[in-house]
Amino acid sequence: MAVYTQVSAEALSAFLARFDVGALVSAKGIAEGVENSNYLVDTTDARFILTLYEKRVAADDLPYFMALLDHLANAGNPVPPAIPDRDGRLIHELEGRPACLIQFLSGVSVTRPTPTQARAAAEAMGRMHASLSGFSLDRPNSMGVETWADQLARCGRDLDGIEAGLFDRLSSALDRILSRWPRHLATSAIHADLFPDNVLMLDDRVTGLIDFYFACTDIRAYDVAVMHGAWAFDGTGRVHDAEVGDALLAGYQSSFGLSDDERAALPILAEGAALRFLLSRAWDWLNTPADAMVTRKDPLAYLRRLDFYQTHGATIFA
Ligand SMILES: Nc1ncnc2c1ncn2[C@@H]1O[C@H](COP(=O)(O)OP(=O)(O)O)[C@@H](O)[C@H]1O
Ligand SMILES: N[C@@H](CCOP(=O)(O)O)C(=O)O
Repeated sequence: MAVYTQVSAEALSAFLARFDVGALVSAKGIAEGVENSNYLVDTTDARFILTLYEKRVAADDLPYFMALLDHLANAGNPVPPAIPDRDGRLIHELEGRPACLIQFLSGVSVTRPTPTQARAAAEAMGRMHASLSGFSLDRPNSMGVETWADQLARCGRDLDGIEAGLFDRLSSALDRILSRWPRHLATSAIHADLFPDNVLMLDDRVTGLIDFYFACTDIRAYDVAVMHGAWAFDGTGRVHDAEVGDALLAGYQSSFGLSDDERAALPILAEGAALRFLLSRAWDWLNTPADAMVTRKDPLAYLRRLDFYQTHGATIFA
């Protein structure tokens, strides 16, 4: 579940009164998601998403995220911008939390993407990257390559409680990745977490790209690598779906494209992306009680991807 902060009907009505959005009809907590509290809000005028930002999203980063969404929406991408209040303000406070009222987008996220859906989603990422060439704000990647050594150290030998020998395996993987990291590649604003649950679709059409709260400036092709790891495997990371992976690369190629250098770097970028999600999941695994309201995501599903990319990366991205 992802409703950490309860919002009273009185507080929500008073909040909505700052906007030209009609009066409150209903509000329901949304179970999906892990980072923030989200509500589906219906008013007499329309439907909205109300997001209250919890501890993982720094309030200081919100202007960057909102500017990015605004830029992308203005360029015609299916992303949900924040709704301004009557004074033009996008970022508010509600129940003691930073909060935004966000445009509702229709569609559902797919759990087992088909090649056609993967292609459409990657095309949408390519169009998003094309739109971002003129976006000038910067946000360092708070989960980027420069942070992985610290993330590994803070998990430490507790990792061996998840799987015997895991700390040493990840230390070697990190050394390998750091020594090959393609720092020369083009950077841009990227989504950095475009998993299937962050893409809304109706049949084979992309209706929404959401959850930009890891967006940052980083190697642009790293976004493709993150997407590959998230889309082209089953949930356990045991089964690689080459058709989905190929469709994804073809989709991105058709709307934006990879240079020869970017394509050649995909194996190591994919290893890095696998390590990034492995580390964050491992930290959560070690620090979230098993009976917490939030479902812990399996870190080993990303160890399997890391192993796969080390062995087969050069072949599948050739
Ligand atoms: N703009 C939106 N339009 C429609 N549904 C949305 C929108 N934003 C979020 N949602 C719904 O809320 C869920 C959680 O949102 P998300 O941003 O992924 O949360 P979290 O940041 O907590 O992971 C999504 O899976 C989706 O169902
Ligand atoms: N995609 C990450 C976790 C981030 O969760 P999100 O709901 O904000 O996308 C993972 O699967 O480890």
